[in-house]
Amino acid sequence: MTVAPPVEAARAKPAAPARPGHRALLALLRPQRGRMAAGVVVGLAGSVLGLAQPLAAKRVVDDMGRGHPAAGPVLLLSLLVVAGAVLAGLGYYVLQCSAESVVRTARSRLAHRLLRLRVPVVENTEPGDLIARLTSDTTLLRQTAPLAVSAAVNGTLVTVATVVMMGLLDPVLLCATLAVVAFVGVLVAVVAPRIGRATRDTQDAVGHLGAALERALGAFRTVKASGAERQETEALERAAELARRTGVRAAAWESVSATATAVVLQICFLVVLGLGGARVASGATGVSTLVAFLLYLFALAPRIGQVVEGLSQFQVASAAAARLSEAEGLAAERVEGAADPGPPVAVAFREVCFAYPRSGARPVHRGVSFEIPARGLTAFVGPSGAGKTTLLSLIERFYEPGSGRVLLDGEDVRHWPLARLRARIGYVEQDAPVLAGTLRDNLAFGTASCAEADIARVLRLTRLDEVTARLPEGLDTTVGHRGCRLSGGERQRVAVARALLRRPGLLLLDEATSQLDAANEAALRDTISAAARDTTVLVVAHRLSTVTTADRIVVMEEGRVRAVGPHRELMARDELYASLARTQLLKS
Ligand SMILES: Nc1ncnc2c1ncn2[C@@H]1O[C@H](COP(=O)(O)OP(=O)(O)OP(=O)(O)O)[C@@H](O)[C@H]1O
Repeated sequence: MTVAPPVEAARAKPAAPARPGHRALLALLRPQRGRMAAGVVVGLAGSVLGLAQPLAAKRVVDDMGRGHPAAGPVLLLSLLVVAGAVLAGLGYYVLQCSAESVVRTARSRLAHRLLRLRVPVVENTEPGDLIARLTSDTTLLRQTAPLAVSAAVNGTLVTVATVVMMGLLDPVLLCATLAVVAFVGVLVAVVAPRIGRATRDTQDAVGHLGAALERALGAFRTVKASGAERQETEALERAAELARRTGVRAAAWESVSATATAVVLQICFLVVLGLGGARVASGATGVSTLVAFLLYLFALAPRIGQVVEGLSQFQVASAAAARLSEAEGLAAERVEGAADPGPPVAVAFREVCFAYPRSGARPVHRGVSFEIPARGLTAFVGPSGAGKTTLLSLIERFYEPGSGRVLLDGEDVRHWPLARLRARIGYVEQDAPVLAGTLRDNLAFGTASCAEADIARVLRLTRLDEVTARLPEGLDTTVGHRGCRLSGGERQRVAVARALLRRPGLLLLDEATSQLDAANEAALRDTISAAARDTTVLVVAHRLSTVTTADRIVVMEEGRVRAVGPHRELMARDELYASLARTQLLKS
């Protein structure tokens, strides 16, 4: 048997430290660098045509001043305007397309990661926040990344080119312009990081908002029955208010930078107009040169604005990229690889000690040991909190023991490839959730292909055939959140049917019959007993009535195995078991 790659340690914090925002953003953009470069180059070509426009305008003014016909220069100017606009639009479109691809890749990578996160990581994270990262952060990335890129490259290059052209026209007037550019540079250096921080806080607050909503919708009936709508609304409002406050902070810094840039450029325009007028009057420069210079200045103002806006957007996109990188760094499992169900599995625990992370190291298991042969029905009973469900989590390797070993077929579960391990197991969890989709989807969930006859067989075994016959579209009826509601007992039977359909070598049932009526419980008990003839079945049970016929019963107390044996034997020799049986009015 091959040794599985080690599962990364359970952490709520990322497994790898998240990259700084700008590095995370560049890493996301890198695969699209070719397309982005094409977009930038096309946009740049449009800008170059834009740069030629003042010169063409100068030519028009000069020709008209000299009384020459200006039709040719006017036509050239018109062509430059139209071609420049078309190329700028095309460049923007190409950049947007590449941004969509960047976001698509980021979303699929994150989705891939999120569904492979380790159970303890998800239990210590707000699902709503993870959802916000996949939806709102990636959307933010799409909205801001192309702007940031085009500003960084196109805006900067065109600004430099414009400045050069202005220097060629009139170096004195250029000095006034450069003072402005320098001031805007200082402004950006001060303000941009603040925009980044405020955006990060806003996105975190949006994550909290998602988490608060997820909490309320996850227990919607309880919220209503407890009259807690107001309390939960307040939690949502607090998160919304936090998002507003941090959003306003980001907006304030963005408007400081935009307003200051606009004002400074206006001042610059007035200075150039005054100084330029004086230079024209003194004969140091010509009117057409001043017109061309002013046209460049007009063109420069939005370029500088674009660079400033782009750098702000770069901060925003970096904040979103940092949150994506953080989520991608969360500890995940490697569950790739095809795996098939196999023969019945023997299970053994050897001196297993375990404490949940974040439970203050309070041990749940304190040296649990038992041996269960392949095939047969084994029940785990004991007081609430004794650690019965946790046994199943350790077998599925949702968690790993602090010490001791969990063995399947004599092999430590840590050495089983996860996909292979879980393919051998059918697991019915306590809450028996139904997924949104048809009943057929729910039954075949996680099973690559299953024949109609197999589905019919498990429906019969779990007595779901009667339920299916009542549903409007039979197996193809939508169940779950937006479809037909199934009762608790029906949900449990669907979960058992799903597990049986996998033909597992090991069937783990956690309180799988707790919500069934007496007739269905007895029927399912027979089904489980029949399954136990061909496979290993472990059942966690509260009601001893459901397990008295088990091949062996493991009695647990305070994280230890207290006794193991069949019902009659335990009645005679284990006080705790006998007292549990007495409280449940069982007869030996
Ligand atoms: N995900 C978790 N994180 C932290 N503590 C947990 C977690 N799940 C269970 N516990 C704690 O571990 C202890 C054992 O829980 P477990 O569910 O294994 O007991 P159990 O015997 O199955 O109880 P019950 O019969 O009530 O279902 C309990 O004190 C419980 O609070």
